[in-house]
Amino acid sequence: MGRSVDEHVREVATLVRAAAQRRATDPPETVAVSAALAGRLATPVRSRLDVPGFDNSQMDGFAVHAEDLARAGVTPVTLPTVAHVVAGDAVPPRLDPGTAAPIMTGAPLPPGADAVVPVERTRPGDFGPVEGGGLVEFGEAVEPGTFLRRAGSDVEAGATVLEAGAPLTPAAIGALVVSGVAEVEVAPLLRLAVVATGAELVTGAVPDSNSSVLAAHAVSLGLPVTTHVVPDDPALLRELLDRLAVEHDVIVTTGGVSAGTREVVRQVVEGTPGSWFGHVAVQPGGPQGLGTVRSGDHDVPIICLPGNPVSVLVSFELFLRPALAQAAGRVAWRPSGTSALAEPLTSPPGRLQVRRGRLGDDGRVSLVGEAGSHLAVSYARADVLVLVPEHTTELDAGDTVEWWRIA
Ligand SMILES: Nc1nc2c(c(=O)[nH]1)N[C@H]1C(S)=C(S)[C@@H](COP(=O)(O)OP(=O)(O)OC[C@H]3O[C@@H](n4cnc5c(N)ncnc54)[C@H](O)[C@@H]3O)O[C@H]1N2
Ligand code: MOO
Repeated sequence: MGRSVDEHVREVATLVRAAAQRRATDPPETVAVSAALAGRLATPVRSRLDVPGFDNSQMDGFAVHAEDLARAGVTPVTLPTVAHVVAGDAVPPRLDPGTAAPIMTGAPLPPGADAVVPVERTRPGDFGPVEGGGLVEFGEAVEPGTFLRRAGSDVEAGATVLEAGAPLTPAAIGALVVSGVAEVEVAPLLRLAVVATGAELVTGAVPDSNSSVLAAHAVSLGLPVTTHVVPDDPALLRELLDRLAVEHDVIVTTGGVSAGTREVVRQVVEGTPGSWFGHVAVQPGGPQGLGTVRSGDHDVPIICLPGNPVSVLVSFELFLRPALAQAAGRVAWRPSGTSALAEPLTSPPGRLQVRRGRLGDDGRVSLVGEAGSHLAVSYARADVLVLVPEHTTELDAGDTVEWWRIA
């Protein structure tokens, strides 16, 4: 039974989303902010501090009473300077009306001052003596509040920094640190198991590169992952799946799904509740399967990828990355674009063909390696996947193709 790429994307996403929702009902984990590098917040976080913590300057310039400069646009106003204030200083003494405080970006605003004028808008255009006692001329009026960063203008103490469900991005880590938060409650992460199947992996005739590829992808999304290898033995695979389902939320298998005599994944997973095995309209990565394994009160999804190394890489990009990235609180899409092809190509009818390519300095995309789904080394030399639409069978040099960046 055949299926479109979009339909399989949706089916995988539905299974992974359900697994993520179920996992999110497990008790949250308290982790140090510095270690909260993936996933989502389980509970809202409130700021312990005003951010910024004090009124400060947005520019290197002069803190003033705006009122003193009210007529500066008509007649330039000259004010005596007081001592410089730099970032890291304690809050300086009150600024007397009729004086200006040389102040650096991030330095605490002297009480009483209500605006900062950048140094380049003053004359002579420098700060004068560090201890004060200089003169500075202003040629324009200034609105109160100009170039000030008020205490609490980013977030006030006690206010919500991030809501439950917010992804733990690098920016989120920064926001938590600046808000004085040391630990957060994180929703438990989706736990992946990767199961590579095939006698050739167990004997060592073929190195198990698929497990390493999928584990590396999981790690790069911040998701915990374990890897396992089984020979083409249905009883062993069944027993392994039962065991893995206890402490994993999604199981991904590779190999054993096509039409041979030893399709161990198909034998074991086909017929489980919700299972589907068939061809998706894509090359490579055509043979795909889905199924479930029961664990206690719920079903753990099994996503069955074909064994060929390039098929695994492409299947991950098409079907797994979007769903797993969403669960991990990471950006789900790859940068993409369109470019002219540097060379002609042919493509099978009725299937999205995914070729490997490189974007040249001239903006054109050239192909890397042939279409074969065993060409894992040439995949690693590519920096884009080239997507040839389902109904396109030939393209010429200069024709436009869509690409997704993979490196
Ligand atoms: N008669 C048909 N034969 C095949 C079809 C078909 O439709 N009819 N589809 C072909 C396509 S397309 C693919 S893709 C593969 C999928 O096969 P399997 O998922 O059953 O994968 P295996 O046969 O187990 O392995 C295929 C290939 O990949 C190597 N492999 C497997 N696991 C790993 C691993 N963990 N690391 C590295 N390499 C691995 C394995 O040694 C084989 O060379 O079926 C085609 N055949
Ligand atoms: O569709 Mo298979 O995944 O070409 O190699």
